[in-house]
Amino acid sequence: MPGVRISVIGTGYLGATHAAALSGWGHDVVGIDVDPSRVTQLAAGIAPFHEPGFDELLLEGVRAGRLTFSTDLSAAVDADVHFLCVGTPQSGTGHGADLTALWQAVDALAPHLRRGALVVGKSTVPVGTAARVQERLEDLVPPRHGVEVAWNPEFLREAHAVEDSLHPDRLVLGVASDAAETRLREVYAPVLRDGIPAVRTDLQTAELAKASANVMLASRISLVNMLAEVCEAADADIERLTEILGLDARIGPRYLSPGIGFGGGCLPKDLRAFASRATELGVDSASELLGAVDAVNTHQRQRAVDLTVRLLDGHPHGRNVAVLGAAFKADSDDLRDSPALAVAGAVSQLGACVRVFDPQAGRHLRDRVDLEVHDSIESACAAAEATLVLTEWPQFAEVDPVALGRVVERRVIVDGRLVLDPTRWARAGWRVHAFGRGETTPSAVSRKAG
Ligand SMILES: NC(=O)c1ccc[n+]([C@@H]2O[C@H](COP(=O)([O-])OP(=O)(O)OC[C@H]3O[C@@H](n4cnc5c(N)ncnc54)[C@H](O)[C@@H]3O)[C@@H](O)[C@H]2O)c1
Ligand SMILES: O=c1ccn([C@@H]2O[C@H](COP(=O)(O)OP(=O)(O)O[C@H]3O[C@H](CO)[C@@H](O)[C@H](O)[C@H]3O)[C@@H](O)[C@H]2O)c(=O)[nH]1
Repeated sequence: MPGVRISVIGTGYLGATHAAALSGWGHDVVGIDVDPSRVTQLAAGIAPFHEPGFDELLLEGVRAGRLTFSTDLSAAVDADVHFLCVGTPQSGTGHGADLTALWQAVDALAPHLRRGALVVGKSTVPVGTAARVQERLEDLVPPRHGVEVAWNPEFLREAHAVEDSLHPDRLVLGVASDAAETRLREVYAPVLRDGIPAVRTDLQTAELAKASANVMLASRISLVNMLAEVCEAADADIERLTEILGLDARIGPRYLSPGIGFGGGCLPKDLRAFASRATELGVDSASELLGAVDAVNTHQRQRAVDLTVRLLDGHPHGRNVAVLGAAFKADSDDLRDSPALAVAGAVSQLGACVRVFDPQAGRHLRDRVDLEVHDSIESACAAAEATLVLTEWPQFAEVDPVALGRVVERRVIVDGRLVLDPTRWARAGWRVHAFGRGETTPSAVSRKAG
């Protein structure tokens, strides 16, 4: 079967990955973005961000001539399916989503839509947006063109974007007609052949399916962080507790890691946008519940800052603090709403000299005047009086605590992501403060061993 001609509008983390996956399935894809440097990079087959497996997939599509990029929407004129993948950040004035980029993309696309084109929303939007996009296109495009809107939200996780795009858990086909469903099934034929469930629904349920998943994920993390705090207060063991909880088939073991909380370009803003939209719809319970989820999440960042200050005997000013990890999660260079970066910035605000190392995100921090960016763990930790592990990069777990102990001024470490083995570090003379585990000291470990 010949591939479908597709345009992908917005080539950020979502759009670029989606475009590359579509071309890998044999479709002819043009990626459109308003950012010329991004387009130049992608067209040259160079990944603009760190995402495992993306470089190869991009290069393969570009070399095969199935994947092109442009800043000019007229390049989308031959496409039968258009995916809207532009950003929908939190509005600067409130908690709702800022849909400016979406409306700009819709308005710019309208003159290039051919007869029977399908416009498919993939961005995360407040419920009701798809219907507004359909209305807007009916105003801009002659009715005889029969342009239709569908919503097909994306559930990929950064750091697993390629894997999640190629092998999703499920597809959500929010459509208003059989023709739109058939077209989407054609686009996703390779995935559907693998037996991935595809749920057909209306536009508004499709929009909500995405926002609701993120709301549930965010709530789960705040719940587990609340439990971690109770564990610390009660001298209980959060890791055994989550292991036990995870064995309940209704709860499951995944997505139960405590720490300094969730961040990134999705969960925090989607949680707030959902609550804001629910309030508009007259559902007040959403903002009550999700406001608490948000507050518990922010509280984790503050807890990390307070703990650091306490470990510096209440005097952070002029003290050296090493921060390991800046990205919002491991295997990503994304700094959007990163808990690690927020903690680093707040500790620096208190007058500490904060030295950051991140394996991928460090290069995006060079213009931060409040942070010293280092190229290695050892250099960031030189003469540190407190070391904070704030992103769950696996290499942090591999660090030799004996060797690092020779570099720092004081062997005091905060494990904000539960990646370190506290006994190993305490044996090497470190005081380890882990979220949910409390403090492990060298003397406690030697008492236990004795
Ligand atoms: N990042 C993820 O993991 C992920 C996963 C699922 C869903 N989403 C959702 O996907 C959407 C995009 O997220 P992202 O992380 O890729 O954002 P991003 O900021 O990385 O990318 C957005 C891109 O859109 C471009 N853009 C803005 N206005 C445009 C216009 N008028 N025409 C063409 N391009 C335009 C920007 O230049 C940018 O490259 C959001 O709604 C997000 O919530 C993101
Ligand atoms: O048990 C956990 C799991 C995650 N996190 C944190 O939560 C944040 C988000 O992590 P994750 O969900 O893995 O990454 P995202 O790439 O933000 O993916 C979320 O947001 C995307 C954009 O909407 C969705 O597509 C995904 O399904 C959804 O998981 C990160 O700061 C993680 O460190 C925890 O603290 N504990």
